[in-house]
Amino acid sequence: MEASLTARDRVGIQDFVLLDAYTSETAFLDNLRKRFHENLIYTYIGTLLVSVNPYKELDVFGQKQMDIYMGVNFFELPPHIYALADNAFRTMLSEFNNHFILISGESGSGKTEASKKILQFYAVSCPSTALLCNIRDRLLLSNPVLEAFGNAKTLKNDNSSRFGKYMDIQFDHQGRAVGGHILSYLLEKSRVVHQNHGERNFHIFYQLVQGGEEELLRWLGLERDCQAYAYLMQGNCPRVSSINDKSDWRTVRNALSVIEFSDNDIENLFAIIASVLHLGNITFEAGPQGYAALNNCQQIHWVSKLLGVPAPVLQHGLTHKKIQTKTEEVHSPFSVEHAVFARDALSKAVYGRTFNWVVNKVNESLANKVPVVSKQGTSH
Ligand SMILES: Nc1ncnc2c1ncn2[C@@H]1O[C@H](COP(=O)(O)OP(=O)(O)OP(=O)(O)O)[C@@H](O)[C@H]1O
Repeated sequence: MEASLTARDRVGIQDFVLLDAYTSETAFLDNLRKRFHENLIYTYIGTLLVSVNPYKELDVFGQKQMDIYMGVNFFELPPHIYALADNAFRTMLSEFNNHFILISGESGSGKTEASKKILQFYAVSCPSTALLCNIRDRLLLSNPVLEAFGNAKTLKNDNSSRFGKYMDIQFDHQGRAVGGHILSYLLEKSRVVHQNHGERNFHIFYQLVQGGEEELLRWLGLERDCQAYAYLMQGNCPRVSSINDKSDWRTVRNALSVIEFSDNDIENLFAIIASVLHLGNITFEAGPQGYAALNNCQQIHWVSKLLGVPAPVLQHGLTHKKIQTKTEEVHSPFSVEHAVFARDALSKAVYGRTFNWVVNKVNESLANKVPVVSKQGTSH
């Protein structure tokens, strides 16, 4: 009895529902802290799971742990994200209805990592076939792709998601994952043109510059030097010790192929990403009447080539405002300040549309392609 009480005192209480002073915030935090110091990062509040970011690798994830949690009743084992995932899955199968797992917390609290653990759990625990393995791989590989285009280093988190994500995994009545869908919203497009000190632009820019093959960079007119690009240097930290842009580039390139981006898609995609870097290097000076004039035409040449827009049209569009009156279209010249604004607005719009296109392509590849078998046994 005494031993178990000591043990309980050492590792706190596994479920806050059992906490004596359940209305006390101090008691709540004390319990969380006590468990955290023993590397126990999970605690229940009934069926709700509280998770504390350990900021280090713990030996509580992986195949061995998944096997332990698969098919076991929720409260039989210590709290774990696998227990939550398993419980949602089995309840869905027994009740034949939709279930969702809501993950919330402040930036850097571990939401993205938690969602990956859940995906990995389903990838291992759900029954599968060769065709479904394909979908499973795509579900898993959609993460590095979306993170490359939608995540960035911030002061709080080296891999912060700068967009909201709602992910569906579709299961058939036997619990096999047959498809998925990702809804993204509120991408922080302003990051493309401005980053606070100590922060970075979206990972994909650095991955391309650091990891892109020589031939690709030549074709895109890029140098292998982040410092050469204004949009990559606003936060003055192109390199981050916890991030390996070169190896992440290889992961993303491989993932794009698995997710069925064609060579043509990939070529176009990086042409657009590179064009944003060139756009950021376009600078203006005040002409004789104070209107914006381009400082250097080389960048315009590259943007024009990569986006397939004639250079004079692009140049005119960046330095003039189009006003449609009732009878005619008037083009009034911009000041330098307005031209910079127009350049940045174009960069944000181009990147935002590209991000949406990437998400749509991922969704196409995750779409349920498993033939539906009707009650008569015919497939269609
Ligand atoms: N279970 C975990 N084990 C080890 N490290 C973790 C774990 N969860 C999170 N981390 C670490 O914390 C970092 C931040 O976690 P994560 O990106 O999941 O936070 P987030 O809540 O999604 O943040 P944001 O809202 O900024 O996207 C991770 O990059 C990782 O280094």
